[in-house]
Amino acid sequence: MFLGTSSFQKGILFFRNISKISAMSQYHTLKIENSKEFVYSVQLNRPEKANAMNKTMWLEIGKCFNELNENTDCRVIVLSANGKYFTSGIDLFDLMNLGQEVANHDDIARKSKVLRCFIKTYQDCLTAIEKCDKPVLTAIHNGCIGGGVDLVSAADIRYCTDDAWFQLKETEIGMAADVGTLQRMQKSIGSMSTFNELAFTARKFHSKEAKSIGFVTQVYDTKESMLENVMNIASNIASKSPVGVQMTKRSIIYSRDHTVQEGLDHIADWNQTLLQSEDFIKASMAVATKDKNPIFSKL
Ligand SMILES: CCC/C=C/C=C/C(=O)SCCNC(=O)CCNC(=O)[C@H](O)C(C)(C)COP(=O)(O)OP(=O)(O)OC[C@H]1O[C@@H](n2cnc3c(N)ncnc32)[C@H](O)[C@@H]1OP(=O)(O)O
Repeated sequence: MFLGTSSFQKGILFFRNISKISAMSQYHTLKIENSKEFVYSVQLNRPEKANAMNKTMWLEIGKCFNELNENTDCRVIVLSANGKYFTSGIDLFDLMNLGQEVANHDDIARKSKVLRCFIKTYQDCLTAIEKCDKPVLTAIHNGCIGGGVDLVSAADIRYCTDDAWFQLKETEIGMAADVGTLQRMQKSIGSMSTFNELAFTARKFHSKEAKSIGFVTQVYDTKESMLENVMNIASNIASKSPVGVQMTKRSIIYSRDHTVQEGLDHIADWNQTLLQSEDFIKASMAVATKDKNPIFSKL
C-alpha cells in the first residue's frame, strides 16, 4: 500500500518535472514559438523601437537561452527579429539611465563597481547563447547594429537578407565593444585586417561583404525565403542525434579556445562515454539500413 502510494507520487513528480522542462516562461521583448518538431524560434520583439536592446531584452535573452538549453523539446534554435530592423543595438535611453545610476556615487571605486556589474551581466546574457548546447542559427534582415553584432557573433550560424547591413558602431559612440564582438567575430571571419578596419572605423558593411568575409553563410533575396530556408536547415539538424549535435557544438567551441591537443583530449574524454549512448547505435544502424528517419529520445 505504502509502496504503491509512493510509486504513484513519484510518477506524478516525474510528469510534473517533464512539463516544467518543456514549459517556457513569459517574455516581454522576445516572441518564442515551437515552430517545427524540435525547432524553436526566438524573435526579438520590440519592433516599435527598432528592436533596441533594453535591459529587459538583455536579461530575457540570457534567461531564454538558459531555458532552451534545459528544454528537451528543443534541439535547434532560430533567432530572428520582427519589424523593420533586426536590431538598432543597445537602448540608448537605457544607457542614459545607467549614467544617472553611476552619477549617484561620488567615489570612483563605487562608480566602477556599478559599471563592472552592468558589463558582466550583459556579457553573461549573450554568452548564454554560446553555452546553450543547442545550435543557434540567426536570420538577420536590414540593420544589425552595435550590440546586435555582439548578439549574432555568439550564434553558431548566421544567414542574412540581401538588404542586411552590419555596423560595429561602438567606437562611434565613444566606447570599445565589450560584450563579445571583439572576442568572437574576429575568430569567425577570414581576415584580421578586415576585422580591425570594421572595428576601428565603425563603417557599415552590407550583406555581400558579410558573405565574402565569411561572417554569414548565405544571403537570401527576401526575409520570407530566408526564414523558410533557415527553418529547413534547422529541421535537418534537429533530425540528427541530439547527442551527436550537442557534443559537436561543445567540442567546436572548446576547440576554438584551446590548443589542438587540448581539443582532442576534451573530445576523447567525452566520447569515451557518449559512444556508449543509444544514439550512436541507432544512428549507425539507420545509416547501415538506409533508414532515413531514425527516432532519437529527447535530450
Ligand atoms: C555592456 C553593454 C555594452 C553594449 C554596447 C552596445 C553598443 C551599441 O549597441 S552601439 C549602437 C547604438 N545604436 C545606435 O546608435 C542606433 C541608433 N538608431 C538609429 O540609428 C536609427 O534609429 C535607426 C537607423 C536604427 C532607424 O532609423 P529610422 O529613422 O528608420 O527610425 P527611428 O525613428 O530613428 O527609430 C524608430 C524608433 O526606435 C527608437 N530607437 C531606435 N534605435 C534606438 C536605440 N538604439 N535606443 C533606443 N531607441 C531607439 C527611436 O527612438 C524611435 O522611437 P520613437 O521616437 O519613440 O518612435
